[in-house]
This record gives sequence, structure tokens and C-alpha cells, in this order.
Amino acid sequence: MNRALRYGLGALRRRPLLALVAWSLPEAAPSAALGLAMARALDDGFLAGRPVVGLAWLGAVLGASVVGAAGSRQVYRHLGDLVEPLRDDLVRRVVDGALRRGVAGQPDDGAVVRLTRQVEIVRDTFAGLIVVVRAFAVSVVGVVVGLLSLAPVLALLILPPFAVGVALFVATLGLAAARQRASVLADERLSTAAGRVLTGLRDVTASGAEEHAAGLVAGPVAEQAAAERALGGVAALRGACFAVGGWLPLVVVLALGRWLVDHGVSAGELLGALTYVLFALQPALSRLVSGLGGSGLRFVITLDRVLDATGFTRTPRTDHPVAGHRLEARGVTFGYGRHAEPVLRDLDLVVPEGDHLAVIGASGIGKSTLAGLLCGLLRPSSGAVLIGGAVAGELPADRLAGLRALIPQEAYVFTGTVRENLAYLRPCASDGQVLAAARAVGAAALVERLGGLDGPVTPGALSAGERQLIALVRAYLSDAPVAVLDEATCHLDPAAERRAEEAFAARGGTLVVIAHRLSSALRARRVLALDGARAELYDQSAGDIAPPGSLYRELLDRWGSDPAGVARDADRLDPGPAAGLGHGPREVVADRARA
Ligand SMILES: Nc1ncnc2c1ncn2[C@@H]1O[C@H](COP(=O)(O)OP(=O)(O)OP(=O)(O)O)[C@@H](O)[C@H]1O
Repeated sequence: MNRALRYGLGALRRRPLLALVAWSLPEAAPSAALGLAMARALDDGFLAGRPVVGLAWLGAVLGASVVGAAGSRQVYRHLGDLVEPLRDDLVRRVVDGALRRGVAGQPDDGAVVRLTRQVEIVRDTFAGLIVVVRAFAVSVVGVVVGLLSLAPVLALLILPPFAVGVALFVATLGLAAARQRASVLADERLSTAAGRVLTGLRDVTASGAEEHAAGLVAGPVAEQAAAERALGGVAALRGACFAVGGWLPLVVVLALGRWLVDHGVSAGELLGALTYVLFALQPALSRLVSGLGGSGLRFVITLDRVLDATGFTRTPRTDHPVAGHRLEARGVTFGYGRHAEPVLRDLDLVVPEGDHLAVIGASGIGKSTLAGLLCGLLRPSSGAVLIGGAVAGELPADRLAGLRALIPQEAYVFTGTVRENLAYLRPCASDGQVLAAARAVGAAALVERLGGLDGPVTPGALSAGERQLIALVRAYLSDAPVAVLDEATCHLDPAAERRAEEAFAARGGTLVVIAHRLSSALRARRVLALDGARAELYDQSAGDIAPPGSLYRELLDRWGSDPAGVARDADRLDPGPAAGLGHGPREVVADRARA
């Protein structure tokens, strides 16, 4: 099935769909009543010399219309519940795709245009499609019920040719979509070719290159003309389908009129049957043909383009089987941009549940990149990153957020109360839980200084270290079993850093620390050392501390180790050029938080 259609069908939520179907049923009443009331009005009323009875039957159509209108009113209320989730999902994909490309060094300047134009087109055409298909189904159900109540023989004469017409039309849709797409592409090619020639018109005239210029656009013009002719052929095919489905039933009933009357079908029933064809089936088929042929094709083609632009491969499943929170990188290679040198190459790593892993290496070696990959924010160029056995980058955002909390170097703090900032990832946390988290991480004094949980937070008035403390409490408090600290304590003094890290280690779950100081690495159970070419893993709990010649040993020797975990700024992990590992020491701001 076409990708866009599959996506559209996948976006239909069961509950709003059922509500829509339920409220559509009353709408079938006018279609069902139409022919039936005509037949009775003629047979029992006007032909029987009882005009009042005839008028009463006609009045019944009005009554049925009121019932149908009440249903329609509800239908439009529920339409939004069906359409808006599709729009939200597309907006999320477009933004997600644009951000991913931006992060990967391929900024997407057209994202906003796609967001505002193409997504809105998809939303509108999707709604139009639902309305058209639903109205068609409602009319057909009404007519089938009406015809069967009127005279089953009439149903046998009318419904088969109608069904053939509909089937033929549906069969042409694939061809129509292909030709419509070809026409759009031909149109784009022509615009490009004409644009090039027209912008150089002065030069073309000056150099007498009219013929050459005409030759440049002649091909695209011919292509566009052929595409339009092909579309004309599709329109003719549609006309033929309508003739079969809309007019053939009428001809059949008229042609067999005499025979029908001889076999007991009354004049009123004949009139009723013709009414069904002319006033219910024909309009329904006509709306379906123009609706599917117009907004339906527009929906498929525009949605296809949006999905292409967002790098869509398949609808994210909401039932990803996540078992636990073990992190795993399998042969991961990642580079920022298709032609950029990979930052990480063929990395294999398993972080079991409950592990405390420190990642060390020179500045710019790829530690933050690894953190982004493990957290599902970046997708590997090749290989896979798994969380709990599920591909991290394919997990829905809310699922991912429930599994891991990433605290970056630049802490995000927003204007609001202290409570809002601290409990952002767990809004239902009690005051006691929030304060306990603040105490554990070492932010109790900061909370007090800010005026308690109801005190105001003004981001600009906080130091970098204070902002980090707030972000740390926020992540500590979250339910996510995996915490990834990406130099999240670099603005704290060593003692404050130690307290925060120890709190996270004691919190339960997995802790990954992109280490800023050797003391951080020494606290971890395992250490992953990166140097671009190598990735070495050491198990400190097994006494496997930095064997001679190892990367880790190199760092320890150069800066001096602190096995007792006594923090000093001298142990920061930013080797200078002398180390042959990095790009020079960065300024480390020892921002002693007022904790
Ligand atoms: N968005 C990006 N686009 C292009 N290149 C990037 C991007 N982010 C990082 N890089 C490059 O990728 C490499 C690895 O960067 P990364 O931030 O992962 O290193 P790091 O080890 O965390 O460094 P630091 O310790 O300085 O934070 C660097 O050369 C960096 O310049």
C-alpha cells in the first residue's frame, strides 16, 4: 500500500473513529428515507387520491433530514479529534527532522515553510478525505437499506453496476496518483528551466542565443504538456467510471421498467428507485470522484513529500518492547554530516543496569556525541544504539524521556518558581520529595536562598553553578532509571561535584558521567577512555586500574591521580597540547556554588 495512505490509516485513532462512525449513522436516515418516502407518497398518497398522505410522506423526508443534521453536527465536532493527532505528529516529525539535521550540521532552512504550508495542506486534505469517504459510505448504507425495504429486485438491478463503477474508479486511483505526481514534477522542472532562461534573458538577446534558450525550455515544456495530456486521460477515465456507476443503474431500471411493472413493482417504487439513483447515489459518487481525485491525491502527494523531507521510514511504534534499561552501542559510527570525518568509529559498548561509567578523553574527542547517541538524541550513521533492547532513536519521545535523563553542560533553567524548575520532569512529586532531592544533590542551601520551593527563579540572576545544581536536582528527581551527566557539574567546585555525583550513584539505576575531572573517573565503577582511534574500557571495581601503556594511565600520569577521591581542580581532564591528546586546556570555571 502507498506509504502516505498507510501513514494516514495508521494515524486514525480507534476511539475518535468509532465516535465518528456512531454519529454518522443518523446521517444515513435522509438517504434511506428519500426513495421510500417518494414511493409511498405516490402509491399511497397522490395516486390513491390522498394528497394529505402524500404530503405527510414528503414531510417524513424533512424529519429524517433533521435527524441527519443533528448527526452531522456531532460529526464535525469529532473530526478534529481524528485529524489533529496527525497534524501534531507531522509537526513533531518536521521539527524533529530539522533539529536532527541541524545537529548533524545540515541545517534545514525550509523546515518552517514545510511546517506552516505543507503540514496544513495535509491536515486539511486529510479532513476533506475523511468527510468525503464518510459521506459516501453513509449515503450508500442509507440507499441499500432503503432499496431493500422498497423492493429487493430494484436493489439487485441498481447496486451491481454502481459497485462496478466505484471499483473501476478506485482501480484508477493508483494511475491517477502517478500521473499527478509526474505532472507536479514536470511543473517543477519547467519552472526551474524557465527560471534559468528568464533570468538570463538580457544576455540571451544580446548574444542572439534565442534558439539555444528555446531549446533549453523546449524539453521541459514538452514534458509538461505530455503530463497534462496524461492527466486529461485520467479525467476521461473518471468520467467513464461515473457513467458506469451513476448512469448505468438508471438506464437499467428504465429499460426494464415495463418488465418490473408486470412483475408487481409499483409506479411509486420505480420513482423511489430512480430517486435513490439520482439524488443519493449519483451525488455521492460524484463527490467521491472529485474528492478522492482532488484532495485525496493532494493529500497523498503532499504527505509523501513531507515524509521524505523528515526522513520518515516508518511510523514509530508505540509498543516498542523495552525490557529494562541496559544501554548498548553496537558497531556505532557517527559523523556530523554525510561527508564529515566520523567522530566515533565502530564503537561497541554495553552499560549494564546499575552501572556507574565515566567517559574520559580529550576535549572534542566525542564524549558529548556519545552521550547524545546513548540518549537517542543522535542517530548513528551505522550500527545501533539500544536502550532496554529497543533502538533508542526510534523510541517515541515520551518513552525515551521516561528511560533516561541527560543533563548537559549548559543547564536549562526557566523563569518560574523553584518548585516548577526542580519538579519539571516529575510534576507530581511532593514537596518532601523535592526537598529531599535538593538535599541529596547538595542544593538545599540554594533552595533556601531562593526563598524555598515557592521562591522565584530568574535565570539571569543565577550563576552557572547554581543553574547546574537546579538541573541536577531536576534529573535526580525524575523517574528515568538512566542518568547521563555530560559535564553537568563542571561549574561546581570539586567538593560540590563529588556530593552531586555520589548522590546520583546512590540513587539507583545507571549513571554515565562524561567526566570533567579525574576524581569523577576514579569514583566510577568503570571508565571508558576515548582518543579518537581507540576506545578502552577499564573495570575499576575489579582493580583493573589503568594498566601501563593504556590511555587511562596516560591521563593519570600526566595530571596526577587522586585515588582517595579528594577533589582538586588540578585533576581536571582537559589535556593540553603537551598531552598529545587534545586541543589545549579550556578555562575551567570553579564556580563555588553557594550551597
Ligand atoms: N553539531 C555539531 N556539528 C558539527 N560538528 C560537531 C557538532 N557537535 C560537535 N561537533 C564536533 O564533533 C567533535 C566531537 O565533539 P564532542 O562535543 O562530542 O566532543 P567532546 O569530547 O564532548 O568535547 P568537550 O569535552 O569539549 O565537550 C568535535 O570535533 C566537535 O567540533
